[in-house]
Amino acid sequence: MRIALLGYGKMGKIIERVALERGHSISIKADSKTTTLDFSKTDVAIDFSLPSTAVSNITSSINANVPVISGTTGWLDKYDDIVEHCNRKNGAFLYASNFSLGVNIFFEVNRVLASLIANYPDYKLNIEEIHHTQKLDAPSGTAISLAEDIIKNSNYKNWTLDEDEDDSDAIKIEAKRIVDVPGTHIINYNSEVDAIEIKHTAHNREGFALGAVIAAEWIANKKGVFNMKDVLKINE
Ligand SMILES: NC(=O)C1=CN([C@@H]2O[C@H](COP(=O)(O)OP(=O)(O)OC[C@H]3O[C@@H](n4cnc5c(N)ncnc54)[C@H](OP(=O)(O)O)[C@@H]3O)[C@@H](O)[C@H]2O)C=CC1
Ligand SMILES: O=C(O)C1=N[C@H](C(=O)O)C[C@H](O)C1
Repeated sequence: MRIALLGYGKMGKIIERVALERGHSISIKADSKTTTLDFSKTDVAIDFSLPSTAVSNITSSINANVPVISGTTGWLDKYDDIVEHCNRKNGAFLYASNFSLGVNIFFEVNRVLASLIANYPDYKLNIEEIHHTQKLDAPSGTAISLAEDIIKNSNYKNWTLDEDEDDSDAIKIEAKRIVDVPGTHIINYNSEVDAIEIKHTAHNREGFALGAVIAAEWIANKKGVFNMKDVLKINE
């Protein structure tokens, strides 16, 4: 498969190595200096760029009739527009806030835990995410996915980064930035008598990259809008 890398930074470079190891070739390595994208020799595009460039990269891929997956976070206010554009153009698009198998299993555990605890208001919830200091967005896309899944499975109504927020319907998310941390997410339910905590720690970026290449292989001949549950078939 000929893969366009839309974003050739920390993730783009690891995805390149994983893709070559799996027998693919790289047709485009786009970065901040790239002015035009020629998709004529591309089968599938993988966008890991910036919050400010993801929408344009995804749109260009769909317009060129190239299936595209995106792992870029921090642009989701435009997600519905992209879905509408993809469906109108009969394209193929997949977004995941986190492509690693481990986090997608963690998402399932989080949903079950949220629904189990929903009827016990003594437990107060806190989400913590820790990432490297170069990260542009906060909270992380993964923390937003975790919070949205909890909202669907509990009485919480929204989430906030404001630690002084007085709204008991809001899930508090704490975003910490520490040098070189690839990505850690902690869900903590605390009561007067005990605490229940689940945690996912990425030791490096390999899991994100492998998941992205597997998703690109999966979407290559499809039409529609998908997510990682479609690819991994966890819990089916
Ligand atoms: N979903 C997931 O599993 C994961 C998601 N991410 C997300 O992926 C994104 C990228 O992460 P990471 O690789 O660490 O970030 P980096 O900052 O290391 O890389 C971003 C890359 O995007 C390039 N870029 C800038 N403008 C454009 C453009 N117009 N078109 C294409 N590329 C462009 C930059 O170019 P230049 O090098 O010239 O500056 C750079 O190469 C982030 O949003 C991050 O949150 C990260 C890990 C996992
Ligand atoms: O920016 C990163 O590095 C990461 N971003 C994603 C996110 O925002 O959740 C996924 C992973 O945690 C690494």
